[in-house]
Amino acid sequence: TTTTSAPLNGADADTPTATALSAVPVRKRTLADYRLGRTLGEGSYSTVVAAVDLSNRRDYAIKVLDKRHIIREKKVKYVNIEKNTLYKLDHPGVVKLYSTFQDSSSLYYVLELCQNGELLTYIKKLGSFDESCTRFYVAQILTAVEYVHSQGVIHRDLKPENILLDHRMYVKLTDFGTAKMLEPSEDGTESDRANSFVGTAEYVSPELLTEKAACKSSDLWALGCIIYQLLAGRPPFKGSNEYQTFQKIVRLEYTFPAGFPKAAMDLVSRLLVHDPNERLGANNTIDQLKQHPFFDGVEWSELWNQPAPKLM
Ligand SMILES: O=C(O)[C@@H]1CCC(=O)N(CCc2ccc(Cl)cc2)[C@H]1c1ccccc1Cl
Repeated sequence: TTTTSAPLNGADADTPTATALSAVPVRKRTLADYRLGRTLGEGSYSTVVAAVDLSNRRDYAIKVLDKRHIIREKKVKYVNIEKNTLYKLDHPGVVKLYSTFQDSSSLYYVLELCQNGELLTYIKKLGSFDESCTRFYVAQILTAVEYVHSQGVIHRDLKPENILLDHRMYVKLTDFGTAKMLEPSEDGTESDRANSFVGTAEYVSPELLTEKAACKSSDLWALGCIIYQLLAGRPPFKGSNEYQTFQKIVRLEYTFPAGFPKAAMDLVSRLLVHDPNERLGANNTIDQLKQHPFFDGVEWSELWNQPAPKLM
């Protein structure tokens, strides 16, 4: 017979002992745990307020959703998508979700505070970015999108309003309420589609308008629009109304302003391509996108350690 020396305290080798399990229990937060400050932003379904956690005196952004409004607008499933997606993502370029709680009227998401607000504010303030600032911000957005895609998530509504800036002026992607978690089976080439939701008119990809379905490459189309907007000061497709904008998109009706840098022009024209599979970086080849001459000089490994360039 074989004898095994059973450990004395009954726990076998890989069961943690009692001490390892006695971490301090994390109490569910409530609104009483915070001192609420100024309103940071108002969305169609949410309000974001600055807040200080009274127990650790740290700053947060609390996103508040009104339950009645969510139910009336049939957005309940987006509530869970935002929570599950944000909890799953962990990257310096993605806003962190610390906790969620609720009361009778509202849902609360305790998020990382991005002190410097939206990228859009800076585009409006400066008119446009110079090439080196554009290169830094596009590189940070691209590595954040690359990470999000690596987790099987499509953002689906990338735009300068959803790209926040933290105290170091680093990029933080936010607003994952309309993100799509691809089922593991779906995570193949761009032929795998997530359906129904349509993003913001100026950044919506053609496949979303024609086939009602987004793929990872849809986020690359939006990136192309963002690169264009940073350098030109306006998005490439802008009609006098949503329908006009959609027409320009499906007809690929856009031109570059005089003085638009050559390498950026080449990159944008390789992203604003009808066929999602033909976009530079499609089908999990973002590495090829990173090698485009526009990014010459970017130290990808130092991108999240070096100081952000002075916006001017
Ligand atoms: O998953 C969670 O953290 C809880 C689980 C229990 C729970 O009831 N909720 C809220 C569910 C919900 C979603 C939408 C509306 Cl309109 C009302 C309640 C979840 C919730 C609470 C706060 C914020 C978001 C969510 Cl999904």
